[in-house]
Amino acid sequence: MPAPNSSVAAFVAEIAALCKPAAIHWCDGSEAEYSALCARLVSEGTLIPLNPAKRPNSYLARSTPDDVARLEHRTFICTTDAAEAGPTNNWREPVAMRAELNTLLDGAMAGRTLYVLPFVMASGTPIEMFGVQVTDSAYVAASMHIMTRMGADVLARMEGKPFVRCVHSVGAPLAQGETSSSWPSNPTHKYIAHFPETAEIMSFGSGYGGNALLGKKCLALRLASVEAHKSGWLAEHMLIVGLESPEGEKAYVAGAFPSACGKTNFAMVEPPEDMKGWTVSTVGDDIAWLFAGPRGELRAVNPEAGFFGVAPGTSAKTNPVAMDMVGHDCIFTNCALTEDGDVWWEGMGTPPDRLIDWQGRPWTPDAGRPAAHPNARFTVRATNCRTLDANWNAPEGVEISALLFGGRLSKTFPLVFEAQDWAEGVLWAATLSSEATAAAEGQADIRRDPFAMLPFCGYNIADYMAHWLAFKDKLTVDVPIFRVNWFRKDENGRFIWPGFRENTRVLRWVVERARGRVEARSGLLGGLPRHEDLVNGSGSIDAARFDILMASDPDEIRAELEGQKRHLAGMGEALDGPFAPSYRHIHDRLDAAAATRH
Ligand SMILES: Nc1nc2c(ncn2[C@@H]2O[C@H](COP(=O)(O)OP(=O)(O)OP(=O)(O)O)[C@@H](O)[C@H]2O)c(=O)[nH]1
Ligand SMILES: O=C([O-])CC(=O)C(=O)O
Ligand SMILES: [Mn+2]
Repeated sequence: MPAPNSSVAAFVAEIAALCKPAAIHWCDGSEAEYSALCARLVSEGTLIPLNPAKRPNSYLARSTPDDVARLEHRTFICTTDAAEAGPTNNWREPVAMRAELNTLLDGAMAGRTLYVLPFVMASGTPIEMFGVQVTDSAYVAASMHIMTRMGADVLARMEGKPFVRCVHSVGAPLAQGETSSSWPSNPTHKYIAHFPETAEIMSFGSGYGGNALLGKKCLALRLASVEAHKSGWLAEHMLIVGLESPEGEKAYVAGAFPSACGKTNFAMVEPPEDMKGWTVSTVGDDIAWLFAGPRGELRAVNPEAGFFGVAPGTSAKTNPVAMDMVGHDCIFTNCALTEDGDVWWEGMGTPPDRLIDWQGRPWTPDAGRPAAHPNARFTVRATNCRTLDANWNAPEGVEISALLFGGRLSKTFPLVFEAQDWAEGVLWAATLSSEATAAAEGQADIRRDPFAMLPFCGYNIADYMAHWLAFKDKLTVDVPIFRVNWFRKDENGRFIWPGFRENTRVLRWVVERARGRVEARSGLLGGLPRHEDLVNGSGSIDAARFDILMASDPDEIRAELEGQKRHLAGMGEALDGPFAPSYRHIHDRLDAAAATRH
């Protein structure tokens, strides 16, 4: 516990006076504390212990059906000036929003324990950020144990330093003698509110990870992006992965794909059989903080300490590293439960004859509904991952050789192409689009998701894009930018590219390009791999199918460019100027190709 006059103690006292919890627990971050939290959650029915012979020290949680994903329409950026939040965020005036939330928070923790979680993101790095989350959810406290570096040591280290005030309540006060439901949340009021001017986050009504683990999307992306804009770095929705050659040469790549588009899978991809001697290592699977290093090189750190990953689709075949990682010491949420006390989800393999589905109902393979929620998740410590990189914790971060941006697109976009230069790369990132995912509620079928940051950029997206364009000036070491797309489909609606471990070939090509060791042939969109360079004798995809995978239809591209321009216009006219030269280049390539064909 801090000295009673410290700003942390004052913050906790203020929130406790407002929320009126029955007890206050200062989290020390110990193993014993984690076990006690889990035991309490088992006794309250929130966690179901899994069969220890199958999955030691692991649990299943089931949320209510209305609390399964991030709530973008209830996520707010609260700034004095609405223009600061920009066209992509829901804006609220901070004084009015705080008043509204304070009314809801008054007595909101009655009958519950208020947990105090001192935590740090990107611990020990030059850009570390401290936070203190108070929460009335033991599930959130246990999850923060896994996902962040937190506890007594962090509290001691943050004394006298600025920290983000993070208030979270599930909004389900208990009357005298009333016991908690297994997934407390508020059915009518939900808010995820950010106050960048005062470094505060207030989250009410939801227990779901993306809404409730405030170190993650709320601090490490929304508030950190504001801080990064001010201080000359970048807070990004990116994985970080390392690739080491058989000769022991190593390079790291960071990549932004929208939610549920493959970051976790790519971050721990296992090289295919014929790539013997190549090693992939994992630094991060969701968030990267990027900054310029002393040599003008691009560096990255993963601010988190755990993985909160999508379970469905994960199998021994598609992601053996993740399957191994979630084999013990794991909290699962909204997966199905087997008769022998293990978890199951769609895509794991043949379903058992009988299951209990994610809502606790009996399920059989002919039920006509998924057994696990499509956004069912696992929560594990990074140290569970057998491919964890030796430098994952390094305070100086790792040097990034290339950047990737990729969405889930069934047409138009090839497996991979390299942007001509930084500005063109930023353009392809700014206009990134993807087909629907399950990680957010209520989104359109296809949406533009600039930098995979649409739901996470805490300030005006036009300023964010300008910040990206200008960031190049901090780098003297060139960092090429690539677009990737694992999800292109053929005329029968099947994925053309096998994906998963095969994606290692794309990673290798990207790294070789960054080193200037392999040629790219010029395509309409940018530099493309030659078939022989990508498959490298493996026969993973034949030349004819590869051509289909890599082809660009000029009419589709022209339509795409029109769509991009409409999207950019909707984000503020400041964008007309900076991208104009890149658009001229792309149109020139299209015109030249049309001229040679006629
Ligand atoms: N076809 C295909 N599917 C993939 C590939 N990589 C990942 N997926 C599927 O895409 C879904 C999401 O993958 P994740 O790796 O969890 O996505 P993510 O970007 O980490 O998601 P968030 O945690 O929501 O940010 C899963 O169902 C995967 O099975 C791939 O290369 N090909
Ligand atoms: O925040 C979440 O719900 C999980 C996540 O990683 C994302 O949606 O990108
Ligand atoms: Mn994510």
